[in-house]
Amino acid sequence: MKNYVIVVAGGKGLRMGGDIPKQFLPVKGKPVLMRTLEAFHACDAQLELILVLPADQQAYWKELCSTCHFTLPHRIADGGETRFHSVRNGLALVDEEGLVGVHDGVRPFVSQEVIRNCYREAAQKEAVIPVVEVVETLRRLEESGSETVPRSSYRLVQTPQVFTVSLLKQAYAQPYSPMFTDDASVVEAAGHAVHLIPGNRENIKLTTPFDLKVAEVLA
Ligand SMILES: Nc1ccn([C@@H]2O[C@H](COP(=O)(O)OP(=O)(O)OP(=O)(O)O)[C@@H](O)[C@H]2O)c(=O)n1
Ligand SMILES: C[C@](O)(CO)[C@H](O)COP(=O)(O)O
Repeated sequence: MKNYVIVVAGGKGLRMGGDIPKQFLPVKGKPVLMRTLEAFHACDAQLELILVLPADQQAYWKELCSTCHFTLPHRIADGGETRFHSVRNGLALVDEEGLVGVHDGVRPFVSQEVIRNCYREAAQKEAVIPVVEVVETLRRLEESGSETVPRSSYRLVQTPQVFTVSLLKQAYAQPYSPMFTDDASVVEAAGHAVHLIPGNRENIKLTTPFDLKVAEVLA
């Protein structure tokens, strides 16, 4: 039995913009992706790290690791057309039974407690995702206008999303659907229930330039 984390960083970062892909941007001087990988290693040094990066960014990443003296051992898989395809490429490197987490490379502020709880609960429940409550009023847009919906019925979903290896591999054998916006949606489409546990509010996904400003404060 072995535990893994697949850190996906195979996207284009269109909403962030800029010349440097967002996963490589420095936050308080250290590239985002290094912070993310370190968070998992700090939680469990035995966890096998699998990083998914676009093929044409891998040489740059290796150079960055050398410049920053970043030595955490990790294997690299090629990014795919969508997040689903990137996860599937990472999953192909998972070769033993155990637990596998999938985490967005651009969520460097996941807490140690959340990582630990996700893996611990997944050992029992097979499929676990961290979520946080909605803290603002929520409205649904309709053709005729919009209406407030009960926010206590909704949760915002974070990563890491952790599963047994056999379950996630079975789920990712399905054909791609645009409805697959995270790993839980893939697993549910394969007919398995997903268990929710509390996430941490700092675990934001660095998506826009505004998020980078927040990151500088959180780091
Ligand atoms: N083909 C893709 C698309 C996304 N991701 C990863 O999934 C995570 C969440 O995606 P998002 O924040 O949307 O990243 P991008 O797709 O890069 O951003 P954008 O939609 O703005 O282009 C990111 O770590 C991203 O690198 C990936 O590995 N492969
Ligand atoms: C996986 C995720 O971060 C959970 O909130 C989210 O669905 C990724 O969405 P994106 O549009 O690919 O950023």
